[in-house]
Amino acid sequence: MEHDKYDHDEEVLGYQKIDRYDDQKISSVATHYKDILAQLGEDPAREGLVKTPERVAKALQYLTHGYDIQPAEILRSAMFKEDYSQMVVVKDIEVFSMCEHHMLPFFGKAHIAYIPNGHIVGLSKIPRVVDAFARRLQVQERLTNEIRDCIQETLQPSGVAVVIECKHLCMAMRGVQKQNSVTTTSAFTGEFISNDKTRAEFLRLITANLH
Ligand SMILES: Nc1nc2c(ncn2[C@@H]2O[C@H](COP(=O)(O)OP(=O)(O)OP(=O)(O)O)[C@@H](O)[C@H]2O)c(=O)[nH]1
Ligand SMILES: [Zn+2]
Repeated sequence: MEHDKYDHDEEVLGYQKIDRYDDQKISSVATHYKDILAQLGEDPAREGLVKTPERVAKALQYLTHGYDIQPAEILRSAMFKEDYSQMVVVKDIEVFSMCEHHMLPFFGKAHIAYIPNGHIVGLSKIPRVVDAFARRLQVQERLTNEIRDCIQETLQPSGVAVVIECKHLCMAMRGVQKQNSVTTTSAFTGEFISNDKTRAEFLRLITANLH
């Protein structure tokens, strides 16, 4: 039903027609990048750089296209009534985002669980929700909470658990220059807060090597 309307754009942009690729915005952002190249001491007219400002503009538009997606709509498009009330875990979901402080990438994995309360959701929609929030300027803590809140408010399960582990390039290739540090954030609702055993089972499942 709702799916059909969006299929055309889904592959690149997910669930909503967007206007971020409009030529005027691309050329405006590109003009700024041409200036930046010159400020950096480069020659924006040299062969390898001629198309770079436009490439960067397009790349940035892609890397922030999450602003144009309504994550709750993604979940709503594939919610099914089902009498299943055990924990559902989707783990090792790749995350690529950009820190809002330096606009440098942070990347790693998200592990997400929910306990259905009358409805299940199409499995692919969970990584899609992760992408919708990750493809924005973020801090890892907010990314974690936004994913939790979206699933809780939309699907209204008995509990949601989100754990994200990422490396931040702003900490690796500049600044404090720690190459191997990983940041872990977590956010829980419902049974994952009130029931220690449920939370422990989730943590065991995401660390277990089951496959
Ligand atoms: N809490 C949090 N901090 C982040 C995240 N991404 C980057 N940061 C931090 O944001 C902080 C910004 O601090 P500032 O002191 O204003 O920036 P800075 O001078 O570039 O700091 P350094 O990275 O320490 O050189 C840094 O400590 C970063 O490590 C994130 O997702 N969550
Ligand atoms: Zn940063």
